[in-house]
Amino acid sequence: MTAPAVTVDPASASGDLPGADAGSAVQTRALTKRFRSGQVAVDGIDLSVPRGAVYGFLGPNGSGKTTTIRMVLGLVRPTSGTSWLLGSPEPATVLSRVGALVEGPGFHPYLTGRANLLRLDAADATADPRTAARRASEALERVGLLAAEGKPYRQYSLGMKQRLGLAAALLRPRELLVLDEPTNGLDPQGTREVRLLIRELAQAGTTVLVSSHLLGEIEQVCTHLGIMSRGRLLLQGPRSVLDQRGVTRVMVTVAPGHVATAAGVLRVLGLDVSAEDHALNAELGALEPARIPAALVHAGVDVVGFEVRRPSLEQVFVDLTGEGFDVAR
Ligand SMILES: Nc1ncnc2c1ncn2[C@@H]1O[C@H](COP(=O)(O)OP(=O)(O)OP(=O)(O)O)[C@@H](O)[C@H]1O
Repeated sequence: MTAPAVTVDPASASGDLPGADAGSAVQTRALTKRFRSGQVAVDGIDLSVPRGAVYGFLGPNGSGKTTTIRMVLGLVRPTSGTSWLLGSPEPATVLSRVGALVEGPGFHPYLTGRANLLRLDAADATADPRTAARRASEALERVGLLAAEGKPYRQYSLGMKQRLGLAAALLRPRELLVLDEPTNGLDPQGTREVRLLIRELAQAGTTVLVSSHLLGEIEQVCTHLGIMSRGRLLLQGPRSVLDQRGVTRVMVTVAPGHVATAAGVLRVLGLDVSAEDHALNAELGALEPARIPAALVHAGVDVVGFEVRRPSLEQVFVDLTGEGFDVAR
């Protein structure tokens, strides 16, 4: 079952967009890729990555994220539809302002990590060769690879290769970073470092488009989300859109003897409460959560615990698709 696409971004929801929206770092219009095998990997998607956003591009393995990213960067030709990168319909003209980590960057197996970076930088006509050594050192340090900079690439672990790919994307200041599954092959510590790096880069003004098939991993650093399933963009918009799509619950624990009073207070606030032992549980609805403890304390209830449980991304995905978050095909 495929749920209808839900788009909350007014720019991409508008019927006929004449060109690029100036506020978008990446934008696509009905972007579609049908492979020769007949497989429709990307099915008419309208992506909208606002400038300054950390856009989490999420979806199970095989949902079409990499193919979308490759089309946006001009590495794969779309079957139909249009895309704009930093406002340009010609990705090649703006690529020097974009750092990309996509599958299989062209690293040389017998060169060291550092030599590989310098080789890439030398091939970039817009990079200043006089500052190459310093920039390479800074990039290697940023991704935690300085200690292994002298090892040949073929001896790198998957995580080290991934870090070198990130370093290559960071060789120059970029307006936009496109990171396809940057945490692939990284251990939990490496994953945390990538999250931190994304946060730092975003704070410095870089727009980040980051894909992941692991929902929880990237979700926490994103300001915006786009959720893919079977080639379609099911949902996109600011992070807060999730809270509107699922059910938020409140859990209140009170001291013994206070349950009946607490339940009465919650009912007056309009909540449909269920109680078990000393815990009360209700759907939050449109109520401002802070009103709950305030009202309870005002009524003399001894509140032991108060928790707002927002819907998880996984739950929203399951609600939207009727499917689990695993490989679809
Ligand atoms: N060159 C190709 N020829 C035929 N089919 C392809 C090709 N590349 C990808 N596909 C198919 O297109 C679909 C989408 O693949 P894609 O790599 O874009 O997904 P993804 O969301 O990036 O997955 P992952 O998280 O595993 O990287 C998959 O079913 C895949 O098998």
